[in-house]
Amino acid sequence: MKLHGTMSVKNKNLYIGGVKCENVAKKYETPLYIFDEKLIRKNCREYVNYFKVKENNNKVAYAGKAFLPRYMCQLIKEENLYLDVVSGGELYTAYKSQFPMEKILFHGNNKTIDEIEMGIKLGVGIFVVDNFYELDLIEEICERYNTIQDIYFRITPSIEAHTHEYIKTGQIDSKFGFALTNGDLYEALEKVKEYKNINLIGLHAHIGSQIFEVDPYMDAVDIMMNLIKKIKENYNIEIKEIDLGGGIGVYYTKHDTPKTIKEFCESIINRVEKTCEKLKINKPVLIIEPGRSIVANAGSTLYTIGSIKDIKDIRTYVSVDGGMTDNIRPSLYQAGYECAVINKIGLDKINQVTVAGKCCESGDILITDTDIMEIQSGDILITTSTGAYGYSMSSNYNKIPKPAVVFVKDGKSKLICKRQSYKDLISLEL
Ligand SMILES: Cc1ncc(COP(=O)(O)O)c(C=O)c1O
Ligand SMILES: N[C@@H](CCCC[NH3+])C(=O)O
Repeated sequence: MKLHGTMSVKNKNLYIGGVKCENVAKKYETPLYIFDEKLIRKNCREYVNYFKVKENNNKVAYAGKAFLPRYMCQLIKEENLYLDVVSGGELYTAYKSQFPMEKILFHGNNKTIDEIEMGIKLGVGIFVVDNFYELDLIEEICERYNTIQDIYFRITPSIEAHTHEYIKTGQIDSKFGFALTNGDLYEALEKVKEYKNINLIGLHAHIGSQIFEVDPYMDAVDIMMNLIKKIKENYNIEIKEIDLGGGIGVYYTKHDTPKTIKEFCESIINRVEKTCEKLKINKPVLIIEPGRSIVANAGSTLYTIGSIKDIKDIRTYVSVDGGMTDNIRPSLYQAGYECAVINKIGLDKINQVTVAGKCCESGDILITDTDIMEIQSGDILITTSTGAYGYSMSSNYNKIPKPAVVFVKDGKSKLICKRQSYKDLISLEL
């Protein structure tokens, strides 16, 4: 198991943020999400530094869908990032965390009338407009509130990135954005020229998630830069900002070979500079929206091992007290994870097991066929790199309460989300 961030091992015991995992598990019980605050802040700072936020006024917007308790909003604010929200719920969370509304980018392919109204009333910085329906609604609602809204257009750049089918978004057959190939974007540009309450300042493209290559981003840069030139020439609209979305891949298992944040940022910035020179256009402000690459490796999940079922010559199932309710990614995307027993780190991996969840689904498998040290019921198992799209995609299937979330730093732990109780589970029922 790869050690991320501040993880360290003393006498076979795993520590994160200077805190012994065994003690955290005892104090808060399992299943439990545990986050390395230093690593999250380090990732934020690397983005701010290598994406030239200070020198070039570029912007890094954390994609809240990856993990967005109020504590994260505050952290993101402290680290001077913008925030990408994708629903009224995420916007509300940011608002209740005193996150500056002008630093919000509001995404979504089907924002409801209520969500659009909420965003306009709260004064969000940018609406990333996805379609004609939304464009018309924003104009109408802004007129009612006598205000002007800055927007980007989300475009579908027809780029196929190599990632799981479910998390590709840049290809032409996509529910997101205005297509370039069928003229939709040009029709939207005609509309926006007529509209009095909309100020188009940027273009956005997001090609997918968990992407390791930089080439599709280079293609996206080229497409966007050429569009800036074309839009200026044909519509006399100055596109000042270009948002390249998120999607930067991370390490989950030894099969993953991600680029560093530095490599990614530098490739994008260099390409933009070269393309601008070639096309003789002004350098736009650049935005990126990393989610996974800020929080994935900083989060882990602690589980208690219960039943161990050995089917001779076939498989050993090791069941834990969580599963697809706290980590849907293996069932949804066949995502891989690493694991270990937190007080036996470094011991020889003598068994091959399959780690199963406790849900009433055969597909509730967290890790298939992983090598592991000697285990027994009652051991605490850690799965690493569960920080992105773990808690945020968690559910109450089988009426299983959501785990608590703890942040650790400098030898201290802090509870940031309480564990759900059985009472919470029925609290909305009449
Ligand atoms: C528009 C947009 N921006 C940013 C992200 C964040 O992506 P990731 O978590 O892969 O960095 C996503 C999710 O894929 C997205 O849809
Ligand atoms: N939720 C997905 C990624 C989709 C990101 C949002 N566009 C994952 O866990 O990998």
